[in-house]
Amino acid sequence: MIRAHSVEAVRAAEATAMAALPEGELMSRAALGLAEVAAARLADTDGTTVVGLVGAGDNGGDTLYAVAHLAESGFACAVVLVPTAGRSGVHAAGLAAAEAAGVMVHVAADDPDAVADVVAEADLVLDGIVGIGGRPGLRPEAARLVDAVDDDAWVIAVDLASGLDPAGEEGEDDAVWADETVTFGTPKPVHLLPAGEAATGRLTVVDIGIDLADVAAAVERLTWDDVAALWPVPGSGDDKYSRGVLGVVAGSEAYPGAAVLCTTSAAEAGVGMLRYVGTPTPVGLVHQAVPEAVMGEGRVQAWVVGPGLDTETADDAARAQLDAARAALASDLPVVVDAGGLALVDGRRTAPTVLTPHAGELARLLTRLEAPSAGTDDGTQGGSGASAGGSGAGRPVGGSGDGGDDAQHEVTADDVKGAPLGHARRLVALTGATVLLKGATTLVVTDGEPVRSQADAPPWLATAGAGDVLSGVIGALLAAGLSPHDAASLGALVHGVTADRVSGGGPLRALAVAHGIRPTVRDLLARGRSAPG
Ligand SMILES: NC(=O)C1=CN([C@@H]2O[C@H](COP(=O)(O)OP(=O)(O)OC[C@H]3O[C@@H](n4cnc5c(N)ncnc54)[C@H](O)[C@@H]3O)[C@@H](O)[C@H]2O)[C@@H](O)CC1
Ligand SMILES: [K+]
Repeated sequence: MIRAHSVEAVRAAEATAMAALPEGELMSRAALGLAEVAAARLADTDGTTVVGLVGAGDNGGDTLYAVAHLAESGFACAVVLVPTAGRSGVHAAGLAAAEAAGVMVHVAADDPDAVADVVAEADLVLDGIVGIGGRPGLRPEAARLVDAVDDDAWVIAVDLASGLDPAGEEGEDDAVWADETVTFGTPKPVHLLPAGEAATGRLTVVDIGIDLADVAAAVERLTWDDVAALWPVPGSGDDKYSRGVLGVVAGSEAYPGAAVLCTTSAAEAGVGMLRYVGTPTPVGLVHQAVPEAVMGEGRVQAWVVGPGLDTETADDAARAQLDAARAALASDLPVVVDAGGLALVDGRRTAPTVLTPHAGELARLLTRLEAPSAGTDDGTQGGSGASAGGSGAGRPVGGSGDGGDDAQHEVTADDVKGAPLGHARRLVALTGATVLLKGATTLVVTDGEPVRSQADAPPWLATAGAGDVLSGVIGALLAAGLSPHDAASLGALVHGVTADRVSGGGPLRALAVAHGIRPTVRDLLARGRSAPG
């Protein structure tokens, strides 16, 4: 598991470590680790020239010491001091070390054009403008220097790409776009979250001796090596019922394929038994594609409700299926709610629940559930969780309105894409459910748990039917007794890894992903068996 810690946790761990170490030791370790990575990249690319962009804080200090090391190793090095105060605005001891090592020092404010030319010549750029003390966005003088960087230069962000929100809550277009980020002690949330992941590039962690082993992570990412520990492997005393029966209410006359994709992937994930509830066309298709499935309702340990579900059509068969969907949602059994099923969610959930919206579905859910009139037929207020918790009906993320006049605010998919984590948290507050927000990076958010962030899938997985496959895998894991948080994040991992294997760099179809689940799980389990310890 990769664990990222909050800025506050990092600063506390740093303070503890510093109290036991000579002054400057942590920065010196950070700078040495950074210089080693930079030297290795220069060797790989036959690069010779280095420019460090140096801001006012300790991030600039790390960069000055690292550039000093690189100059001592024989590279042609310069630093550009970004603050308008020039020399007096940066880490004094770091600047002295750089000058002593023969580094050329330029003050950006003295001659912006000449300095931009210096930046443009670099084979490798160290971005030390701001680190964990930074606010999102770049000031104009910094943005100008970043724009001057040559497209072929290797850009290493020191600790994090300047301009990003260290907490990874807000997206920011105006940021350094790094090839690699060298971070210290532990990843930070921004490195793993959608708001910052792309600009982070390759992530390299330098050990500086701060101890966060017992500190709760803010964000976690499951890796291949976590699968064997989490995946439900049957024992000799198990039978099909004890392993978990999954009920699937999915597909319709309009969207029959979703039923096939969802039940296929649940079967491929190794569920003990499958029950399928649908209308005649998908019943016939599921019967053929997944002969293991039993048709009709019966006892189950968990439900999938919603892939391809048609909530509009009112003929007898559709109505009966919709009744089954509502009954599943009203039961106290664990449930994955996807696609059409999301329209049936009307507020706080008490049963273990995974909601799997994409950005547009999350926007629609928030708009509906945060509306003042949101509620169920029995008069329960759908939005009570959020208003009691202070999130405020209809308020934009981070908004400071009083929740009165702005209660009609419509949430859009772009709002969600601009601040995915905050919007996912809003749905968690409203429903008490685990929210899996789909995207290139998939977020799994549960109250009281570290956010899980999975980025295992190739862009080819953005294809119709992929979500139906995902819900089947998560349903199988819920039926086997995993918590919603583990089932959702493990399901996202296996779904993404399978897609990557099946794609092999080329196009994907959802059914092929469903059929790839079984060999992928087998190989991931084998990996766990062969791992040391
Ligand atoms: N905390 C730790 O464990 C360690 C921290 N170290 C380094 O120290 C850094 C944190 O240093 P600081 O707390 O001094 O903070 P930073 O160096 O991240 O930046 C703070 C300074 O930048 C200015 N600033 C903030 N946002 C800006 C923006 N958008 N544009 C331009 N200037 C902006 C602030 O006014 C302040 O002067 C870390 O990121 C890391 O690089 C390392 O030396 C090793 C250990
Ligand atoms: K930086």
